[in-house]
Parts: sequence; C-alpha cells; structure tokens
Amino acid sequence: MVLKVRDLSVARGGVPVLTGLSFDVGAGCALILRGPNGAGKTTLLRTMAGLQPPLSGEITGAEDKVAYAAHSDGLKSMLTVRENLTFWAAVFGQSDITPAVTAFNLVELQERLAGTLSAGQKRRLGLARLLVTGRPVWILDEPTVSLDQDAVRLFEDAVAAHLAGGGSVIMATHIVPGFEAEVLDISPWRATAETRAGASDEAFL
Ligand SMILES: Nc1ncnc2c1ncn2[C@@H]1O[C@H](COP(=O)(O)OP(=O)(O)OP(=O)(O)O)[C@@H](O)[C@H]1O
Repeated sequence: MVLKVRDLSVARGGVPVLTGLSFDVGAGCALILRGPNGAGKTTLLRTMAGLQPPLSGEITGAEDKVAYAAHSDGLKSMLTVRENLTFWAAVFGQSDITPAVTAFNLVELQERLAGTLSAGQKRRLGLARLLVTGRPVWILDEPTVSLDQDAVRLFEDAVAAHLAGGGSVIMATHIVPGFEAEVLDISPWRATAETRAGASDEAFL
C-alpha cells in the first residue's frame, strides 16, 4: 500500500496555503511534516483525511483507509472512556477495545466520563481511538500535545507497532519522535497569497 500525493494544492477559507506538493508514504513508513506555524500542516492533513477537498491535484491510496486524530479530540464527553472506545470500534466494524485501553494506559480510567478527564488523559483517549479503527493510515496533527513523558512513550510504542504491522503514519509535530521517520519540510510549497482578510471555511471556529 502506498499513499500518493501528486501536485496537490490546498486552501483554508478559499485562500491557497500550499501549492504543487507531491510525496509518497509506503506501508510501514512514517512521514513527519515540518514547517513554521501557519505553514499549512493542518490544512494538508485535513485534506489528506478527506475533511476538505483539495484545490487541485490528487491523493490516492487514502480511500477508506485513514484514521485521523487532530487538535480537537472529538470525544463524547458524556460517555465513559470505555463507551467512547466501544462506540468508535462499532463505527469502524471492530469490537475489541482491550488493546487500545492497554496501549494508552486507560484501564483505571475506563468508567470515567470523557468530559472529566485531564487534557493529557483526553489526548490518550483520542489516540487510543486510532487503535479501534483498524485503519492502516494514521493522520495525526500534533499528537503529543499535552502528553507527559510516559504517555509520549506509549504513543511512540503504538506507532512503532502500527508501522511494524504494515501501517503508515503521516503526522505534524514540532518534537523529534522516538521512531524512524522521514521528514518533509513543507515550507518550499507555501502559497504566496496572504490576502485572507478574515476568510474562513469553518462552520464553527
Ligand atoms: N479556519 C480557518 N479559516 C481561515 N484560515 C485559516 C483557518 N485555519 C487556519 N487558517 C490559516 O491557514 C493557514 C494554514 O494554517 P494551518 O493550521 O494549516 O497551519 P499549520 O502549519 O498547521 O500551523 P501550526 O504549526 O500553527 O499548527 C494559516 O495562515 C492560518 O492562519
């Protein structure tokens, strides 16, 4: 399985952010996106996850294969940790949440309402959700934000296991990860237009 991005241009609020970007990510491979704040990493990841259409260009190999974890954890705050994972497992046609609970050290938090978790605990739950999707391509936006050192290690172990199983990971991060990864600095593909004047394509900011 190879994820291919060809001559891709992406926009936020109708304003081009990146233009003409091409790269591949193979099975068992991780790609780290780098670039300064506002360079377009989130926009690129959202486009690859199918949350917004590209301006132009092509993404192949992502169809029905992507699990996305972003800044907003998208957790159901009135469901427990166990119920959240069970819900997401069912959405993706899976049933066993135990590996996800164990991998992110959520055993003792299983019956807690997600809304009552700390920021780092919420992030662990959001990342555990990746494991119950059964999807091979993980697209991750700053996955280690709010995680303590132990939790970062749990995350790195989960990624290493995912890669060893033939999965792929594309992630934006400002840290140096503890697993092997290619690095792509997207700065050279930044669009020049800076005329956004308050434009946005978000329904809720
Ligand atoms: N909802 C939005 N509507 C309009 N413009 C946006 C929106 N979100 C981000 N932008 C703008 O789009 C550009 C790319 O933002 P993006 O979030 O993709 O960058 P990033 O590389 O992920 O940044 P960071 O490292 O700060 O997370 C920036 O100029 C940003 O201000």
